[in-house]
Amino acid sequence: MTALLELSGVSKHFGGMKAVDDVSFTVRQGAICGLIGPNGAGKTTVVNLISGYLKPTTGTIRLAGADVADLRPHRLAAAGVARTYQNLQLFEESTVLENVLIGRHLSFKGRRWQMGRTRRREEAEQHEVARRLIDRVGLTGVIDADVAELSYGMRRRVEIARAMATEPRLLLLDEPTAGMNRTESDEIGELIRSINDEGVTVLLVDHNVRLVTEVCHRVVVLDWGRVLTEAGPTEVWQDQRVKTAYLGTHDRNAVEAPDAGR
Ligand SMILES: Nc1ncnc2c1ncn2[C@@H]1O[C@H](COP(=O)(O)OP(=O)(O)OP(=O)(O)O)[C@@H](O)[C@H]1O
Repeated sequence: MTALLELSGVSKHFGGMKAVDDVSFTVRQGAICGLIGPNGAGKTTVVNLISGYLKPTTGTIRLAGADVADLRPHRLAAAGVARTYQNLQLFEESTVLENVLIGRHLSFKGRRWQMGRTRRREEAEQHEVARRLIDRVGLTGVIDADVAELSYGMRRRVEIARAMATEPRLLLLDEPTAGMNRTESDEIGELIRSINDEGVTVLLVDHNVRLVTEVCHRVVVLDWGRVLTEAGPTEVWQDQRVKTAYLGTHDRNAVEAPDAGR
């Protein structure tokens, strides 16, 4: 197994609060790994740590063997880590195309002083890549619409297209199906699979049991900031500790039963 991402003894404390507490897990190159747990378990904090938005209090984070725990988000993006956000972070008054082109910005870097025809050709190429991605996430019909005009589900797709525009090797998806109906979330599942088929490793945070079970190769469960268990996508729901964590003191909407939402 070749590990693309390795967290080792990672903790994040906010004052006296241990949001993430001695977390270790590995994501295999080419895998889709689920990161699940009840509300407040520490999932988004882990995503923030991996993507450089937070620095660990202790522990190491390795990407393809290199220690990246101290890198800032733009350096991590350049190293191949892209993400979406639980609370959408889009430029609402810009078009879908413009939002995705922002993701292409990294590719422009270092070439921005080119002039004339070369530059125009490069810009045309960037537009073409962005258009293909927008097509891929099913938003061709609204490519020139302002994001503010789009439905919530469509905005989530814009975020995925923008993340993919950076040509990541690791894609972190923070609740990509939040607020979606079953058909929409199934489509996102298909999209995640097709992205993974192209060789992009995925870390998927989601409360949707069906999605996690169907697309993930491996699932890491967090509870109270710690790794509760790690297992295959079907067996994980059979684990009594996982059921207790979800059905106990935390959010009951997340998981009612192993096949909830099917
Ligand atoms: N910046 C912060 N300052 C203080 N506490 C924080 C901060 N960020 C997160 N926390 C706390 O850390 C804990 C873990 O939060 P986190 O958002 O990572 O959980 P989560 O598993 O993503 O939850 P959800 O499923 O509700 O999104 C929570 O108790 C949260 O209140």
